[in-house]
Amino acid sequence: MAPERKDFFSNPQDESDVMNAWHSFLGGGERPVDTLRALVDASWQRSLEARVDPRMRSGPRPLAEGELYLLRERQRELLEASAPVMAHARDFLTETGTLMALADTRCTILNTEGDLPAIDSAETIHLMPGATWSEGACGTNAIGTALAVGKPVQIHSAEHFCEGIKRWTCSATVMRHPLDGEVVGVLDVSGLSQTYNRQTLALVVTAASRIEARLAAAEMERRYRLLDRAMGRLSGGDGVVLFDRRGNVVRANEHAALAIRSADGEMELAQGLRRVPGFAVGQQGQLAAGLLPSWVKPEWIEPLIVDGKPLGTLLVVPRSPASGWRADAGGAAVGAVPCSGMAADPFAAIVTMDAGMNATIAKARQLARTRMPVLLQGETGVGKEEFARGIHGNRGGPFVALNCGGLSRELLASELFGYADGAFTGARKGGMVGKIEAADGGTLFLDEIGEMPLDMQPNLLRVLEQGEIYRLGENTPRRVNFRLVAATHRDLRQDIAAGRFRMDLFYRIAVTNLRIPALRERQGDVEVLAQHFLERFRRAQGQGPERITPDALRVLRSYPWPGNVRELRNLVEGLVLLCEEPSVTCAHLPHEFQAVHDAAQPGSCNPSGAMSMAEGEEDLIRRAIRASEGNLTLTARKLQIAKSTLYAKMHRYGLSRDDK
Ligand SMILES: Nc1ncnc2c1ncn2[C@@H]1O[C@H](COP(=O)(O)OP(=O)(O)OP(=O)(O)O)[C@@H](O)[C@H]1O
Repeated sequence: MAPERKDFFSNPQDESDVMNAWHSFLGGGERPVDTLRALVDASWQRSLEARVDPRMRSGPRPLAEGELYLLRERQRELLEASAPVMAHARDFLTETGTLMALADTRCTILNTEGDLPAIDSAETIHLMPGATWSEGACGTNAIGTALAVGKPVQIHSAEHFCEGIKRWTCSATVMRHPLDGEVVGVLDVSGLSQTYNRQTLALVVTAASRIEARLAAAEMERRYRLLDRAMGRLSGGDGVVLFDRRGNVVRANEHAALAIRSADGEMELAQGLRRVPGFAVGQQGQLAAGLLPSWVKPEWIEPLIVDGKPLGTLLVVPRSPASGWRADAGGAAVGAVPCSGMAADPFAAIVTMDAGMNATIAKARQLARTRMPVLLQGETGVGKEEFARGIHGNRGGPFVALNCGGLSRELLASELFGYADGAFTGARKGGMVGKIEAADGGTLFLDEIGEMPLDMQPNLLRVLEQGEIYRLGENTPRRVNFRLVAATHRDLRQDIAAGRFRMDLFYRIAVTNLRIPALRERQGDVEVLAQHFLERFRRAQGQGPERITPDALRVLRSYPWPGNVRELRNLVEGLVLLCEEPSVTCAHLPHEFQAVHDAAQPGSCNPSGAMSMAEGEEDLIRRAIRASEGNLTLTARKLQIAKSTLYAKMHRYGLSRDDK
């Protein structure tokens, strides 16, 4: 043990020997083994193998602001556990010429605190939040080397691999997870060479163990809540295994072993620490795709989320009603009645046969298992709300929708946040619960989020970050816990660039996003949806045509559908009411389809025989402007698209309100 311990510390008196050793090492010569620590020698070797350029003047460029924001979000637990330690560093490292840096398991710095001039100097070598100090990125350095060897190290001046860092002295250690000992991050104290102090390493190790202790306390609390939440499920008749967030088996009930065997599966159920790859959940509760054992069906997995935080997962292998344990290989037929305990498919309302849409639904299904905020992007009427409902799924709790467009700012604020009794003239007696509060325990769907006034956005951001809401006119916060699904037809990145949307809110709501294709981009969907709505409205009305002729379908397929599925649904609903014949023909279609019909006739100027989508759309908009006599609000309403979409399309086709 003794030589190893000695290896922790640098020896500043050997400085010039180490410098000579470095020159000799780079020149391919011998290194004086008696002055160069074995730990440093091995690290230089790794740096060389990783092709790190020894002439580098600094660490690599830090991450962009947005990426760092997301990284810090993912590392929230570590940041929370280290907050008091970092606050102490701010107070106690002042005027010491040193700073404390907290890094993740990739050695990317999440936070620095300490002496301000030291922080400034550190930035000149990119020792700052967002920069990665792994050995592979910038050679031997305390952060990277501590991670590589998994123990505390000091790296002083010439011991650094890169020339530009040799003015620095650094002490770092890894921090480990209290349950399974896995490394969770690195803590470092750095300063210019003259600040070297052998005790700095002790300071770092003590501070790191304080962080580990806080991680342990938080983990115990989570485990307690996990068991509390899952206890009822473990006592049922199904085979149930409870995993913590890291994929460790926490508990299995008495049916679990038999149930798993009946499903041709295998799992080591010894209680205690047994990690099963595939059951570790991400920061937002999602399971990593492709890692689950192949015998596990996705519908057997239940994420356990408490107060918006993923605590673990339940694997519930259900008991088949007839034959004991289910081991059915075929799966349920589409549309089959779900067996008890298994809810209906929350995405069943979305009718499609397009491959792109099906891929989007598959991604939405995965996201539905998590509590991650989702941003849905797509034109008006493509089905964003249907997706939001699917993502809300069967998890219970309310689904509350609010469209942020088309409301005055005052109305939007009171709808969203609610208000106190007597908050303003005309306020309802007793106050009003806002949509955010109403969504507590469930899902809040904010449609047209891009229309939210810029100065209201920080209020929403605060709710999302702190899980607290203040009703208008109240100064006592109320706790809320909901999942956010937001939707927009706009390009929010462009809105950020134009100063219309806040970047911090964007990163909060767009943790994951789904683009829902426009109807005209989907293969076969016009036909399938037209038939679907025809059936549905015929059944509801008890009358109406039974089919649509191939000619009429061809016209429908060629039409650009600016109002997407909603427009198609409205059209079919109208046809069911108005068409008295058994088949819908081209003659029954409204006049705006006429241009498409005429262009689709043989001999038209378009050699393909059909008007292109863009031509059809341009023509349609032009005619809608004409019919509205240049009133664009009316035009947008007629086309069933948002006014901003209308402007964008008019811009694309070079149309103006005078194009009548
Ligand atoms: N794939 C689909 N299958 C069946 N019905 C659909 C489908 N997509 C949309 N719909 C129906 O079309 C209508 C419009 O859909 P929805 O309200 O979800 O669109 P949206 O994208 O949220 O629109 P907006 O942005 O204008 O609010 C709804 O009646 C919805 O049920």
